[in-house]
Amino acid sequence: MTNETWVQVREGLLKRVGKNNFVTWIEPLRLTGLSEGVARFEVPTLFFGDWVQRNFGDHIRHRLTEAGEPVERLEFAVSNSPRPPLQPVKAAPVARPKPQPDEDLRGAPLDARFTFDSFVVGKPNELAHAAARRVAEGGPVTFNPLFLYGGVGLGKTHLMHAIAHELQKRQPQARVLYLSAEQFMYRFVQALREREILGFKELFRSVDVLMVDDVQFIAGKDSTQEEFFHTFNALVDQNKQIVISADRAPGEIKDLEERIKSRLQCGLVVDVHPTDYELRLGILQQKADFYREQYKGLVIADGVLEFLAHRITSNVRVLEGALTRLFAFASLVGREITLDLAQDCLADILRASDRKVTIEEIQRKVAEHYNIRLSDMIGPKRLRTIARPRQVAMYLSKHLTPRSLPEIGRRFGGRDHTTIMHGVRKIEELMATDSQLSDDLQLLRRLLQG
Ligand SMILES: Nc1ncnc2c1ncn2[C@@H]1O[C@H](COP(=O)(O)OP(=O)(O)OP(=O)(O)O)[C@@H](O)[C@H]1O
Repeated sequence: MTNETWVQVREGLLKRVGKNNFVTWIEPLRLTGLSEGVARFEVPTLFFGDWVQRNFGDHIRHRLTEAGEPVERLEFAVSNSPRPPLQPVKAAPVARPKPQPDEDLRGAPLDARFTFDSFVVGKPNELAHAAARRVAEGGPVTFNPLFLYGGVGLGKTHLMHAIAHELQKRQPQARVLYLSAEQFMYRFVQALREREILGFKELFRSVDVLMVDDVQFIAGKDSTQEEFFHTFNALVDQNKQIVISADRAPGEIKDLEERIKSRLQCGLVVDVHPTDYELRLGILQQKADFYREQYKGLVIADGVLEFLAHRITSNVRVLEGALTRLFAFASLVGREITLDLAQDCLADILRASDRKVTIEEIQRKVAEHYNIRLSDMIGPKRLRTIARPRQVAMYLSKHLTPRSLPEIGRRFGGRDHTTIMHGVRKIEELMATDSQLSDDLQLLRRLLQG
């Protein structure tokens, strides 16, 4: 059989078993021989081979046979083993071997760079960082769950990976499972399909620390939410630590069941705030030190990092991307990184960061958020449920756009500038006492400014 045929077979398997299964179970297989109806593979562990045999053996045989290689049996041998290289794994008629802790606990891979050491702490993220550190110490569970939320690219995933790395270091025996909410759903659906739901429940209830990233993903997905709820309760009852992240506060996640929202609020809910100038500069300095090591001899002129920290305010991912591109470009052309070079090389990123929010966008987002019609934003209704969101939109238009009060008035159905001023003041007043309103405003600002 040629390599090409195996590549084709693998493609077929990818469609058949899905991406997650493929990456976890099929990709690591190394076909080492095929003769007399026996296909031989190298696998990382015995358990791995057994698992593939049980769960995907039929598919693999079927695909190979379809590709013109009639196969009756699969044999698996452990790679790098001291035994002869192709010692087969006996097709075990006995009960499934007890999985090794980290074999069945395959969550999402952890990024080795996301550690506490590489996380720059500043005012906007200090609470999140302190809470993450506390969880990573692995002491008695003091708050459950730890719920981290914040806008895109502000370091939530970084902190979760850092917790997992630290726990693995301090307590190698602890069963730590990190995965995205999407993967949770995927594994749940797969377990349903393969009638492995008991195994699924057992696995998720047997961990010491469960970390689920981007939990907003399960909103509106009823049976996944249900299962998540039970898993959550079972772990809390056993006093096992849970860490959750989302792009907004639990109460703000639409289509998430009320009982889950309230459960998520039971522990410590921490907001990872948008970065400020000092934090951005700190992050840039740290990354620049790293790049200086990589690109020896490359000089970066004074003021460049400050310029970037000042101009690129959207999120850390964009900031990092800008610096990476700058160093790569400067090393390619062999020039010092000056302000001019930065402006040329990053023109598109700088332009995007300058993006201005429009009044129309504000009206649309606010109407969506409060579930009112867009037309009511500019209409005459005075009902509180409509007038208040309208004032919120006026307030945001005043603060996020350079428009004058009369201009804003015109966009709000031709209202007088004094009405706009009144609306803006009203919101300013209420914000001091109404924490729900100030949370709403924070969320809306974040959504609008990206
Ligand atoms: N305080 C920080 N110090 C160092 N690096 C940071 C910090 N905050 C974010 N980063 C970096 O920014 C990038 C984006 O962070 P991360 O993936 O954790 O964001 P996120 O909040 O999970 O966003 P998303 O919701 O899009 O997944 C990562 O490369 C991360 O290392």
